[in-house]
Amino acid sequence: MSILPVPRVGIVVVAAGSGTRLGAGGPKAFVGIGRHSILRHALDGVFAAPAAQVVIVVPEGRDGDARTEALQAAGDRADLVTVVTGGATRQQSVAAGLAALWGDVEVVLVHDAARALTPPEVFSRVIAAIDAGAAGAIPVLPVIDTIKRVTGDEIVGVVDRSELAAAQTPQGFRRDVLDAAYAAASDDFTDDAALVAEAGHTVSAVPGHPLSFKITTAADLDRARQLVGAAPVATPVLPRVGIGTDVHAFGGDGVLWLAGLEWPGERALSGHSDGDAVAHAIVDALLAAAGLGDIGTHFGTDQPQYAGAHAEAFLARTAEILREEGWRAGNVSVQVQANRPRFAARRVEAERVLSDALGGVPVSVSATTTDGLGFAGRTEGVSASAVALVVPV
Ligand SMILES: Nc1ccn([C@@H]2O[C@H](COP(=O)(O)OP(=O)(O)OP(=O)(O)O)[C@@H](O)[C@H]2O)c(=O)n1
Ligand SMILES: C[C@](O)(CO)[C@H](O)COP(=O)(O)O
Repeated sequence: MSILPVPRVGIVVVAAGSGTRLGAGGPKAFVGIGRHSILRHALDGVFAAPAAQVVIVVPEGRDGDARTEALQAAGDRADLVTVVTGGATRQQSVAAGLAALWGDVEVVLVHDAARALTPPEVFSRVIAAIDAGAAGAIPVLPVIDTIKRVTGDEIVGVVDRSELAAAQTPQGFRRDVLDAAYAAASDDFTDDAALVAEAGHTVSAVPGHPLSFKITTAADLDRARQLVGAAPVATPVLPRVGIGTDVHAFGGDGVLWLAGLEWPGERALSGHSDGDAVAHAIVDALLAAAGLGDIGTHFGTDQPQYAGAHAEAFLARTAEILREEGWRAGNVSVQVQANRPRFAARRVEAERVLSDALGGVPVSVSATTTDGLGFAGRTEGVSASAVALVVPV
């Protein structure tokens, strides 16, 4: 009796979608179903499969979050995890995942994180079909509703549903077949089987599962939450904190601007903008909390509008970026380390100006000297550190 070698399976989990139809105010994969995110539920199913590598494709800036989720799901198989950034379409995200697969992976399963409750048996069915010789295999469910052809508001025909099936994931393929299909693809398709069929291969159907439904709308999310025994609550993800630090040297032109205030008679700080280390530390803390990069990501020195700009411009735009990405700031605490200026008399004024610039977010300002130590102690410059809390909206 000959024993066939087991092919090495790589699973690409696409989780980089924005979830527009869900409308949860942030990337869908990080929305909660009970105590865990959609991504974490999906990964629990993925790690129940015999994977040699798991590539997780996530929105830009969410690599750290995804890695945390993956390491919890992976247990002692953490070395299998690769996290990469996705693209504007599902197809581009899959391509990014394929590019990160190790050379020895022979069979690839592409799975939507949005199909978070897919049972392990579906992965087994797809892998078994490839093992049995199929170039590709996807899980499908029969279409149970009567399907009509409609033009405008008029029913113009009936579609024979016996020849229809609803496609699910994971969709599995021989690696050489999928790589070649992606390399040749010119159109954008909503699933991988369509690319592989376009490349001339036959794709097999295996039975799908009702629990593999895709979480697309709010009703799908409620259903998923009921299935895992979680109440359908509206606060799915935890608040997050971030930290930011900035340093500027004295020696700029004109008068000092710090903590959003003008300080007549004090030496100016140098910098592309006004050198306001307090405002910049707050920007970094807020962006870090929301996982949206840092000040350099959004306010590069190549942007002329920020040359000489004051705190208000930076903070107002940061609040706007947070809103656009589904976050709002809870509060900010910032500490200045400097010999000069002396903050005591203007601390409350600084808090009000910074808070107003952020649209009313509470800002606490404290200040300290460094007992003559370091650059701040030698009055060569100013350092500021901030922490911020953001909450999903
Ligand atoms: N640019 C994209 C778009 C989608 N996906 C992933 O592909 C799967 C199926 O996409 P779907 O849930 O239909 O798309 P979303 O873009 O997340 O949602 P919507 O179309 O409502 O914006 C999801 O796991 C999603 O994260 C992806 O990785 N990259
Ligand atoms: C692969 C897929 O899940 C097939 O059902 C696909 O992502 C569906 O995306 P759609 O845009 O919601 O059809």
